[in-house]
Amino acid sequence: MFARRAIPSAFSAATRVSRPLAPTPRFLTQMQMRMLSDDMRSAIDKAVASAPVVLFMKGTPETPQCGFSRASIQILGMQGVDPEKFTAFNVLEDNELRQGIKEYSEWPTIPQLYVEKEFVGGCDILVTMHQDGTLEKLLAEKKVLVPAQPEGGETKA
Ligand SMILES: N[C@@H](CCC(=O)N[C@@H](CS)C(=O)NCC(=O)O)C(=O)O
Ligand code: FES
Repeated sequence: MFARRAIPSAFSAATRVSRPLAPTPRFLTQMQMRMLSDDMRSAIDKAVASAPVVLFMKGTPETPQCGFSRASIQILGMQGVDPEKFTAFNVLEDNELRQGIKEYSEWPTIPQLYVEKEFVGGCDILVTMHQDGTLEKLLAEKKVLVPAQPEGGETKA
């Protein structure tokens, strides 16, 4: 399992924009109807690029708050993802992120996994990829797994 590490809080108050009260729908322009603000899009761009493996989840890796997020963390742990190459964002701490990431990824649910800034999928996809070997292949190709120990342990001098 992942070692305890700070969960970045990129979505601080500084990244949020205050919005005026929403107008009634018939007066909304196409621009206004877009839910994902430019500020949030660029905050998510940064989050996605903040580590080679990024999971948007409910709760933290140490204390997931939903079974789907827990299962995703367990899969990444079983795969041997290097904690140094992993970061998680807790969407329960920021409702704007929780909604924004869905629009950003065009994926309606949490968790969401990104590898090297590419959206991989949610929990069901991770389970399938874990079972059919494609997740291991992807993570190995991207060099995000803990390096294998040489067989036989340390050699004598
Ligand atoms: N089938 C989904 C399961 C995840 C899911 O259904 N997530 C729900 C419940 S945790 C969700 O994110 N709903 C929207 C929300 O809570 O904002 C997957 O493969 O990831
Ligand atoms: S929080 Fe209820 S299913 Fe995820």
